[in-house]
Amino acid sequence: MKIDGAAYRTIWPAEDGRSVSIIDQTRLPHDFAVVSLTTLDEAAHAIRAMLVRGAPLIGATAAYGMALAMRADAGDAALERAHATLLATRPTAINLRWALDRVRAKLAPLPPAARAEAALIEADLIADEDVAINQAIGEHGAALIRAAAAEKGPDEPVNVLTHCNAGWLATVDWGTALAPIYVAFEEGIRLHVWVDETRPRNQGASLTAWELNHHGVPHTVVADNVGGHLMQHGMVDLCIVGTDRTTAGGDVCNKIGTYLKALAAHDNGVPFYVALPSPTIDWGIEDGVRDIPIEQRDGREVSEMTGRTADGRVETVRITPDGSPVANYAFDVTPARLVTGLITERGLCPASRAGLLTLFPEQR
Ligand SMILES: CSC[C@H]1O[C@H](OP(=O)(O)O)[C@H](O)[C@@H]1O
Repeated sequence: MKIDGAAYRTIWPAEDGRSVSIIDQTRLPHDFAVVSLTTLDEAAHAIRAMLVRGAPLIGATAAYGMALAMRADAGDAALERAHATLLATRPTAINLRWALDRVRAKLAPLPPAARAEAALIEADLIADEDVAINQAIGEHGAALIRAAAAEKGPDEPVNVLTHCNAGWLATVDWGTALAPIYVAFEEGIRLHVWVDETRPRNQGASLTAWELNHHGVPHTVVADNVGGHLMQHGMVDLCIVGTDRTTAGGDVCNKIGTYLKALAAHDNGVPFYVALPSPTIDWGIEDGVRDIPIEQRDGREVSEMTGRTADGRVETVRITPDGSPVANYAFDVTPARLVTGLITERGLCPASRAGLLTLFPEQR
């Protein structure tokens, strides 16, 4: 996507393959900083500390992390250690394991001397495929916004609610849930986005709002608990969210709070769509509530807030009493029955195994 006229991806390798550059998303929206990763451990830290985040971008970063690891030591033990180190960074997004398994499968049969270059080639492929997948999701999802626009008056925008950040910052480029919004916006369709702030990491307030601001897309940041009220008052035409892991049965794991938004949408007859790149499908499980590991992160993400002071300093403050314990569940699972449809790179389908298999028959 463009930032002040300059085209960016969220991650890109140096010409010599010795480093990989990322946008440090922990510093947005107040500072735009590019960080260079040169080692396996730096790549692992970037994922664990959420300098990069979002299921597809986590996968791409892990793939490049394997390439950096192989430059240092390409032996069999080092290959396994790199896979294990990166896999341990975050448990929920399936793209992490998908990317690591794919790169390891490519490298294992090769002589160590060939592994660094092969890993870099595979990581580049994963990144380029992600961009193409997301562009296709954008095209397929834009049809939903076009259809909603046809029901509106000439001056009435289509109101889309989204949760967390499933924009280009969550992927290599284009995004998943925001891709249909970008495509529809570029076509000239009048639209407006309700942006859930998405406590506690505020990916909506800090990242989605930043993206939409830079792209000129009309939007309003709201507290997470506002969405149900908006839906009750006919102020949301459809919801589009991302996912970190969707089961073969159509259960959708996404940022904490998504399930509550889906319940409100269901109760108010608001269509609830999930943008789903195929690497985010976990074909090995059906029951998401039972089987998807839900990350629990440091409680300080809940008990503290970081922001910019009036005189421009970025400060962190505590918002809970010192003695209060804190729980920080990072994801929840929306059962397939609450999902209107899945927007994949191959088109839309119902949130079910049968629906997914119509688009991905090779998985039968
Ligand atoms: C397109 S994946 C976006 C997905 O990832 C986010 O989680 P996190 O920021 O913790 O990596 C969130 O669940 C988004 O919907």
